[in-house]
Amino acid sequence: MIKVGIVGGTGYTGVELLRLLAQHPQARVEVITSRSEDGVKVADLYPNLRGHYDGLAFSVPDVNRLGACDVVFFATPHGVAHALAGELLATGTRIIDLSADFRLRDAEEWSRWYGQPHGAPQLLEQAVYGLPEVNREAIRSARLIAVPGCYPTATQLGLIPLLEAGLADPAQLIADCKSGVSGAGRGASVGSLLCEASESMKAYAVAGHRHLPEIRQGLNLAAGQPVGLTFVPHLTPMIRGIHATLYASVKDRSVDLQALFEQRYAAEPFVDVMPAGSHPETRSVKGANTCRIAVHRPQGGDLVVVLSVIDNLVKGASGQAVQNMNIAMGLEETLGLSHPALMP
Ligand SMILES: NC(=O)C1=CN([C@@H]2O[C@H](COP(=O)(O)OP(=O)(O)OC[C@H]3O[C@@H](n4cnc5c(N)ncnc54)[C@H](OP(=O)(O)O)[C@@H]3O)[C@@H](O)[C@H]2O)C=CC1
Ligand SMILES: CC(=O)N[C@@H](CCC(=O)OP(=O)(O)O)C(=O)O
Repeated sequence: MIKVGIVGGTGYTGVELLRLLAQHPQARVEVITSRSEDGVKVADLYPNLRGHYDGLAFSVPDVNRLGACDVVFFATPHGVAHALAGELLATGTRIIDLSADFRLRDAEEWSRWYGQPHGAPQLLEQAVYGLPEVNREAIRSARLIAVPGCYPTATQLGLIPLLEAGLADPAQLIADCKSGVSGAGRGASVGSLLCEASESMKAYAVAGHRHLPEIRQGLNLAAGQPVGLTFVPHLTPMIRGIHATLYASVKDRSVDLQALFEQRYAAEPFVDVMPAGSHPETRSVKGANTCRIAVHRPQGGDLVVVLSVIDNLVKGASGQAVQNMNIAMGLEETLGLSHPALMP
């Protein structure tokens, strides 16, 4: 049985880890931290977990207790993993970080986008970007895994097949993405209030969102050259879900794009290439670790439109984190993750 610790257990991704790990046959949560709910039983704060974590209570982060775990997930704001990762790695614990602390290869670029100095640049060399569909082999032996962000997961999975095949013009890529409100986390903020976020939709961070460098880093690798990307996130009145509408110019009209996507993801347990002409809905992936993708070439022209949907809290965060744990611990990759989506 794998001993698991979770730092940041009261947030949306922390509790989603608890929901997923409750069904995992090879993992047991031993430590779950919260500074604000110290001593409170998990099932008292989250009654949906009653019967699964009896006896487990939140406690303040303690490196000795966390260091006794085989795997520690960080479901915390940026900067927290920077502060604790070095000490934990030294105890032999594997770290799976859901925050952005180790996603960017370049510490200076991280500082520019996150507005604070990088707290652990010396660890970047050993950090592995945890997108299994691209990095599976490196994840197998990784001790520090940076789980991709929600927008970056949906966008990279949608565009990578075109870029790897050298078909899309790398200079002109557009990612028009919509997120549910849970993407902003559980902390109180005016933008997340029911009166503000329901029955309304808006774009934000058009001038530059911190996921832009992360998506660009992944697409540059797929294309083998620097890409030009416009990324516009939107907040939409739903709780969970990312819908990415992706645009790329593909001049070669002889290529069967449906076959290209199907072949690229044929062996991937969590990417579903839908039949030609499909329009995937976010509710079809709600609660599931699945990315559903459809590829279109409207009117047979040069502009290709890829639709990519995920649940931001599952394939966009906690599910992908468990997928990484399975790979890194030598388990079956789908263990504890094969449940279907929760249609409303
Ligand atoms: N929500 C989403 O869809 C996604 C989120 N992420 C990333 O995952 C991480 C967690 O996100 P989310 O669950 O939404 O965040 P929340 O704001 O919902 O929760 C944050 C958690 O971290 C704890 N925490 C806050 N500050 C500290 C600290 N200094 N030291 C230790 N614990 C702390 C909080 O508990 P307490 O204050 O009680 O200690 C809380 O449990 C973030 O980095 C986020 O960007 C990534 C992909 C998608
Ligand atoms: C709707 C919403 O606010 N989404 C968040 C992104 C999700 C997230 O948690 O960011 P990381 O992946 O970098 O950890 C945002 O735009 O800041």
